[in-house]
Amino acid sequence: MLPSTHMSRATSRTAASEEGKQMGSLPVPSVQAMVAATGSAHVPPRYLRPTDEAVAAAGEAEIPVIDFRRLQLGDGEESACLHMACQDWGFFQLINHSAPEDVVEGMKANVQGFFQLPAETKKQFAQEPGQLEGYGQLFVVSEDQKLDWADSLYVKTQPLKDRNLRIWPDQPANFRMALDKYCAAVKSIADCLLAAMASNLGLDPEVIAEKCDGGVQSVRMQYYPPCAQADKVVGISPHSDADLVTILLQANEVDGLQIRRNGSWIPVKSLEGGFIVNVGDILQVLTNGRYKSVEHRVVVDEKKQRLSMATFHSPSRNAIIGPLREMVAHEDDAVYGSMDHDELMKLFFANKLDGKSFLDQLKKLKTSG
Ligand SMILES: O=C(O)CCC(=O)C(=O)O
Ligand SMILES: [Fe+2]
Repeated sequence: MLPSTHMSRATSRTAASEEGKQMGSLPVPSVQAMVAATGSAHVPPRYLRPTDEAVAAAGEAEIPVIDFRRLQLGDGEESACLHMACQDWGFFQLINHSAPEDVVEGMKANVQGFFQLPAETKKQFAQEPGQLEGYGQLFVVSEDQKLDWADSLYVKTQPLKDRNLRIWPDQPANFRMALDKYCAAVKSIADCLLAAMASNLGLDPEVIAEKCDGGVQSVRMQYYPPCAQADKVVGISPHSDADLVTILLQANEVDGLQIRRNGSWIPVKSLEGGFIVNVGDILQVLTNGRYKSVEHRVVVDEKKQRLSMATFHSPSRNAIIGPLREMVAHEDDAVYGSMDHDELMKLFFANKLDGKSFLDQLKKLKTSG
């Protein structure tokens, strides 16, 4: 930890709780239930967004594709592609990964099955006031904020002691088993990717691995209902993820993810059997900006529902998050301050999703801390 960039716990706590912001998300109606009741032709004003930004034509630019098997065989060319993907794109698709097909397909079926349950059944797993986990929407911090056209189920999966079985659905019947197997398979992929990234950065793999001993893994399953005015709503607001690496599974065949690149939005065409992987804010901070978390959003379809499942991988709750000593030539080069992971997450969840503004706050904390 670099003394000049270290922000005291007291300072960070003040920052997280300033303006009286609380953990937890305000309760909002289920978009799925709203569409079931009234259709999607009329969009309530709280969901209407200006969405007139440039979108690249399909196929105009594609995120890199990384072959996991080749990486594991120590293929130098594949490692170089991974390094380029993390520095230049912040996103890539992962093919030939090690998650067994039956585990992935089982997870997809259970995500679909969960959101098909009657509204009353899903409510048994609803977020409680002040809590983030459960069925609802995240990042709703004010009554007048615009809302996303989606419902979520957010669940912590690692460390084991953080599992809250009250909101781990036991319906459909195989849900818990499927989630347990899927998360283990995806965690081992995330660990391998982080080791390959560390090696590409000239770091001892232990430098990142030791921050992840007892690391946090959580999943957000998203249901995006169709919308007759699809161009007037946003499925998930532009944001970057506050983790090390996210592994995204598109849980049905409908695309919708877009990433911001060179001033326009690039649609991601998900590859059958692959995962979409992205660098998160914490990896950007640890690498002092060498690897980039990239802003992304989801647009919805006029006729088809979309389902996805993002799995977030982060250091342990008490790890110090700040630029790694090895990534900073001179103390003054550190772009971000340091704070403990728990405080960082409180800060993240106390705000609405707003592009990369969260990382900007970490920069500001450096100058004021
Ligand atoms: O649904 C998607 O494709 C992306 C979801 C996402 O970005 C997230 O959950 O953080
Ligand atoms: Fe995301």
